[in-house]
Formats: sequence, C-alpha cells, structure tokens
Amino acid sequence: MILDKIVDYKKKRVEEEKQQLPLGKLMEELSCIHPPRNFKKLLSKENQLAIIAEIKKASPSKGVIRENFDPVEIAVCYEESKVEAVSVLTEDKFFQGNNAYLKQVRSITSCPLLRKDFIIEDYQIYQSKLLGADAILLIAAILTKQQLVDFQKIAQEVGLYCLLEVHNAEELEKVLEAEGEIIGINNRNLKTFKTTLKTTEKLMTSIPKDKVIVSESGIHTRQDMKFLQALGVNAVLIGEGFMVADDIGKKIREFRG
Ligand SMILES: O=C(O)c1ccccc1NCC(=O)[C@H](O)[C@H](O)COP(=O)(O)O
Repeated sequence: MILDKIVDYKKKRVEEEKQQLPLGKLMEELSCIHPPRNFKKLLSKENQLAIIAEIKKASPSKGVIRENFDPVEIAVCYEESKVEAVSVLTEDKFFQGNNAYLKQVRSITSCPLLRKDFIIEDYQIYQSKLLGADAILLIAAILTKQQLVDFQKIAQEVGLYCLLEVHNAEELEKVLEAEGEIIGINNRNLKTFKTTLKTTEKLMTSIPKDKVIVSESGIHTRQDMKFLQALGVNAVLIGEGFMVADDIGKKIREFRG
C-alpha cells in the first residue's frame, strides 16, 4: 500500500534530517516557544464551513497537479481569500513538497498553518514548530494509540494543535480513545485512491458533538460543500480543487457560494 511506501521513505528521510540538525540543536533553536495561532477556534465557527486550503504540488494519485507552482504566491492568494487556515504539504518524494515551503509561507502570512506530512517520530513534531507550523497532522493508520497520545502531549508542550486523521471506524475508535479534539475524516481510500464523501457521512455519526470535524479530500464543488455543511461538518480540507484552478481566488469564491 502507498502508505507503507511513504512511511518507509519517511523513516530514511527523518534520519537524514537528524544528521543535518540533531534533536539537541533543534531544541536549542526552539528555546523561545510561541503559542500557536488558534487553529481550533477558527475551524469551529458557528454556521460557517471553515476552509483549510492546501498548498499541494503533486500527489501519488494524480502526479503533478500544478505545474506553475509557487507556494508563496498561492499562500498570498489564500490569505486574500480569507480562508481560515492553510495546509502546507512538506513531504518531498511523493507530493513534491518541501520543509522550506512551510518556512517561506510562514514568513508572509498570519494564517494558521497546518504542516501536512507523515509524522512518525517525536523529532518531526519539534521540527514542525521550528518551521513555523501551528498544527500538525497525525494519521491514525500509521500510528498506534500510544503514539497518538504521546505525540499530542509533545505537540501541546511545544504549542501545536493536532488534526487526527481517520478513514474507517477502527481508526476513529483509536483516535477517540486517544482523546483527539480535532478529527479529520479522509474521504480518500488509500488502497484505491477513490474518494467519496459518504465516508464523512458514515463516520460523522460516531463522533461526539464536542469534537471539531474536518472533512478531507475529494471536495470539488460548491455542491460538495453544501452537502458537508448539511451533515454538520465544521471544516473542509481542499487541495486539488484549488490547485487545478487558473484563478484560485475565484475558485474559492465559487466554493463559498
Ligand atoms: O492525495 C493523495 O493522493 C494522497 C495519497 C496518499 C496519502 C495521502 C494523500 N493525500 C493527502 C491528503 O490528505 C490530501 O492532500 C488532502 O486531504 C487534500 O485532498 P484533495 O482535496 O483531494 O487534494
């Protein structure tokens, strides 16, 4: 499965990153920790479907999505369009992302930033903070319940929110046991790459009302937004739907209706 390949590569990549900047040195650079921008509050506005807009050049399912890719230009457009948060893909091999993109985007926007990567080690959590993230993604499919608990604790200590991602009932149970507060339902089946919003519709019913719910992947139209809002979802995470647009601002206005 693609996740296994991504995780295998990630393990090697993190080892290289540790050689370049060992944890001790990274922690020294983190000596002054700023609180995160309020990712959770911005996603849970009453009567409004919040948008997390993703900066995503390529993906394993689609290959290159945006040829003319300038992360800073895209971030400026997202900020001008008043999205609630921005997600920056930093994974380099499968998504053609880069840690530098997160740093660059941080320097030009005050929007809350989600670091979108495959977190499998403590090191990456501290690194996310240093790169300027306000939130990180924790994927239940690649982490144990204990890792979800431990990683959330570290994230809280350094001032990062966590978006805990699930795709099925078993993963959701794990995330609820780990007391995740912001739950992302990934509509993409990572075996087939197919997306269906029915995944959100189905899993929503088992999520307590006090959680913030983000529907992720495969959201392509205003109709999709309306469908998810009617279900009671708090926020959507959209990558490809914006990345394929010539005029991203216009596309966001279309999605908002
Ligand atoms: O996008 C993929 O093909 C993919 C494959 C394997 C693991 C993760 C993948 N996507 C990561 C994401 O979560 C999406 O980038 C995000 O939800 C936005 O999805 P979309 O709007 O469909 O681009």
